[in-house]
Amino acid sequence: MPANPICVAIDTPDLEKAVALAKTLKPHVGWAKIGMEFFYAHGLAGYTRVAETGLPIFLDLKLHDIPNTVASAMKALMKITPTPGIVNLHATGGLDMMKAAADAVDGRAKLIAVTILTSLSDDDIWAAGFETAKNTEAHARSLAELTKRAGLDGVVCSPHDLVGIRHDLGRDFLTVVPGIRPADAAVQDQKRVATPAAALEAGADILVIGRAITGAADPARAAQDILGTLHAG
Ligand SMILES: O=c1ccn([C@@H]2O[C@H](COP(=O)(O)O)[C@@H](O)[C@H]2O)c(=O)[nH]1
Repeated sequence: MPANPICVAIDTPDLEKAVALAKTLKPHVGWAKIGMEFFYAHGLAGYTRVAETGLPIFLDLKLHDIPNTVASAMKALMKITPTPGIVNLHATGGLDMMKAAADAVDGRAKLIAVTILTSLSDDDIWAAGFETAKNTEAHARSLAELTKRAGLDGVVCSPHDLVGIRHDLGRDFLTVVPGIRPADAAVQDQKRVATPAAALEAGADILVIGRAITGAADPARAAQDILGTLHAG
């Protein structure tokens, strides 16, 4: 696991921009995250271009389907070279789906589950049919517990959910945390967020940071500035 906890989310449909960002940011971040926006535009060829920069890759495709389909998709992802360091799915796909995926990955990458998206508030999840006796944090804790029971390595969760998840599942359970907003962040479009230092303090292993770095005039400087706030604490 890289010592630098920053995972830069390379969310762009522009192939050359993605490769340039990965090259520029390689000395300043621990991971690059490739998500749907880039992968649906450029597929495996695009993935390979970014991964060949040597940055460890979190391939964030958030699979969610029946166990057989997700397991087959994971088997296909495990044939990609270089192999992604982390792959994921949605915990709401259920215990059997997560177990089937874990069998398919078979330890070749860290497999983690998205609990409750950082863009969602309590009202949002209740409107979507989640049990109203439980808030986002309680649902995230239940889903994290299910994830561990299925044999996965960890979760994607909001910084708001970290303390409870750490309390329930211990220090060895991997927590990958988006919804990270430096104090002066220009973009404020997510609902359950924290600063990089606060998320790390609450127990995050990996901080997923997108536009606060990639949208900056000088992305390398932005990443360095964020790292500075972590070491200062
Ligand atoms: O709950 C989640 C799960 C994934 N994400 C992803 O993280 C990045 C965040 O980008 P920012 O620009 O820092 O908002 C993005 O790729 C999301 O798809 C998330 O934000 N929340």
